[in-house]
Amino acid sequence: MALQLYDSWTRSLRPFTPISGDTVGMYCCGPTVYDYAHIGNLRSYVFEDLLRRTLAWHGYAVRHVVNITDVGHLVSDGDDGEDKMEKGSRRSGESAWDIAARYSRAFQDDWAALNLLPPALWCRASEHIDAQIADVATMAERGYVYRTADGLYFDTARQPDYGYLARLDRSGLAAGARVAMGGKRSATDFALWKFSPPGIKRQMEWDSPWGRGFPGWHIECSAMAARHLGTWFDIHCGGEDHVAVHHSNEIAQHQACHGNRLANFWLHGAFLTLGEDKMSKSAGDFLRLQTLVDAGHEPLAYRYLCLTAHYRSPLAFDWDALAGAASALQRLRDAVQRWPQGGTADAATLAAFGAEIGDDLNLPRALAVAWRLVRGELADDTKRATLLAMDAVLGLDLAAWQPQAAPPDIVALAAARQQARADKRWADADALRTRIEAAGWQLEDGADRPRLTRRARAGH
Ligand SMILES: Nc1ncnc2c1ncn2[C@@H]1O[C@H](COP(=O)(O)OP(=O)(O)OP(=O)(O)O)[C@@H](O)[C@H]1O
Ligand SMILES: [Zn+2]
Repeated sequence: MALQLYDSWTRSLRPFTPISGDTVGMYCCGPTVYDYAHIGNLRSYVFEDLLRRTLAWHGYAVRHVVNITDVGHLVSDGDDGEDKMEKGSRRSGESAWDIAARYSRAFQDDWAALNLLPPALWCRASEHIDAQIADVATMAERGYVYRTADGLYFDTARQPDYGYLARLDRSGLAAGARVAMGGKRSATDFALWKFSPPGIKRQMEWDSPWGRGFPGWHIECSAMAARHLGTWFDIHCGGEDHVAVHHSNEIAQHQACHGNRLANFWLHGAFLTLGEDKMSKSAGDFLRLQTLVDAGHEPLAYRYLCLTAHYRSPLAFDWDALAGAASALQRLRDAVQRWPQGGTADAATLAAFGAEIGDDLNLPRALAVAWRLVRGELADDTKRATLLAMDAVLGLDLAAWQPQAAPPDIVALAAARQQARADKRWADADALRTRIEAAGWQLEDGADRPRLTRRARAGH
């Protein structure tokens, strides 16, 4: 079973094999925990979970490391402006540490609700200050670092292939640079260590050989990834917005310290968009997973929606599409409930499914294989076993789903409607059905008694 993945470094599909043995090291850039994650951020983590499950399908053990950025991510990529954590603290009046704890928990709750497999390790920037200082010291010894009034900066002019990941045109950039330069020598130079501003007590700050302060955002990821996965590991992931700055800078740092590009494969997920634009916290207009839940949708319906687009294609969020995903998910669950246990998975269908996911995680086509199975002619117990085997990758938790029993007030409405029908009070019966449906339940008249099922809600 072949697996090929699109590597942003070569900008091509490459056959995947682990660097050594059957274990894959995988590092994913995690959230900056100054606010709730939005469903755009979560799309990236769903993609990474699908990658992880696909690797497992191919028989690999995956060491999945995800960081939590709790210090050093500034509001601007130009290395000026406030730390997002300190800004969040000012906004809410809580300490930066309390904010980090609260939003980390909220993020991990979203993670579990989307049935994302728990990583082998969550690592926090604030708990790896020594590793970051050690890497900056190595870069300084090798002449990659200069000092300005507000911090230490990486000298990108020292690296002829700086920005290769983004195919950066450095000459064009220098001519057209409009970013705030501060004391920087070049627009592409970036902070490795920032000094605490004079006279202002930061909540998160540490001593370093260069003065009290805090690490830049990019150094946390290259330092923690190398520490937990080794200085040359298999796959590094993130959203596509990280290509130009964050990942280019991780690579620059790591190359200065260890002479390679950190990971053999670099994979990037495309955006979830809202209207024309990337869904973005910074832009203020964003939906949380809880927003979807408040509108009557399950988190797994959002997961299903993510499966319908290839991870390298943008996905435009749409409430009708989410409702469609919810009802498709429900049809799969109902099928699993209906079909008898005890069958054996169909090898040909699994091979077809495996070929699609092995082709750079083509989940839309893999889902089509699942639907051909559902509508096809195989025995029902075979279908059940096959679909559940595929769910190891789809992650829809189909085996665990149980129909929800209707609460007593809905059962009472259904009984009253039965009585109205028996009495031929048709208008009353219709009104009772409307009330049942408005409460989120669907009523089907069965042979003996009506069946109540939870409705996937349409629209917002
Ligand atoms: N609209 C989006 N669609 C898909 N992935 C996204 C989107 N926005 C951000 N990401 C990804 O989410 C992950 C977490 O990003 P991070 O927490 O740094 O976001 P942020 O910079 O705080 O938020 P924002 O970019 O919305 O202001 C990263 O991998 C990032 O690339
Ligand atoms: Zn990162």
